[in-house]
Amino acid sequence: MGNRMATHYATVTWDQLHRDARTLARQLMPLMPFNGVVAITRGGMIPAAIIARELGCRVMETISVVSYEEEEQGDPMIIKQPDAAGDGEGFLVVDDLVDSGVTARLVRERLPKAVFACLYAKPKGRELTDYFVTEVSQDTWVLFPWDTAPLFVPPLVDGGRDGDTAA
Ligand SMILES: O=P(O)(O)OC[C@H]1O[C@H](OP(=O)(O)OP(=O)(O)O)[C@H](O)[C@@H]1O
Ligand SMILES: Nc1nc2[nH]cnc2c(=O)[nH]1
Ligand SMILES: [Mg+2]
Repeated sequence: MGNRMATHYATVTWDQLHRDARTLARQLMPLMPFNGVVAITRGGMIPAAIIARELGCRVMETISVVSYEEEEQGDPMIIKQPDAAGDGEGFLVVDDLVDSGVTARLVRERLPKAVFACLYAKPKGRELTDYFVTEVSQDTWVLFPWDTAPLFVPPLVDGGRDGDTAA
């Protein structure tokens, strides 16, 4: 998203993530078989593992792209190449979400023949993914289960606020 424009937070639980990954796997079934799954680290790794399990796919590769520090976006850089995936032919690339599309664009340049799928898509990046499950607004920051922990929240009457609203 670039520059701290998130005005909402959407918290995704482990259960929801698992359901969404299975929904995505179901969408991908007609494209079977895949030679392998490429996870975009780190956020794509857990969705990719769930999808690979559903599709019976045991070959997994990774591509590591670095572009965000906290919620700030810089220039994207591939710091680990997906050597086993060649030009992507027969491979499925999985990420947790597309936001600006910067990561997806770079990965697609590197793996032009791969199918690209992610769980969530924001409008700016939506065109860069072949498959996704749920669209979220551009001003929403998705909080994944590995980024969060259950915490006490004061009741609204005592000045508490729901967890989906930015301070
Ligand atoms: O469409 P974009 O604007 O490029 O944003 C989407 C990317 O940002 C996040 O990864 P991040 O770079 O934060 O690294 P991580 O997966 O290691 O957490 C997310 O997992 C996507 O890969
Ligand atoms: N966790 C998380 N990482 C991101 N990277 C780019 N957009 C997002 C987002 O909404 N949530
Ligand atoms: Mg990522």
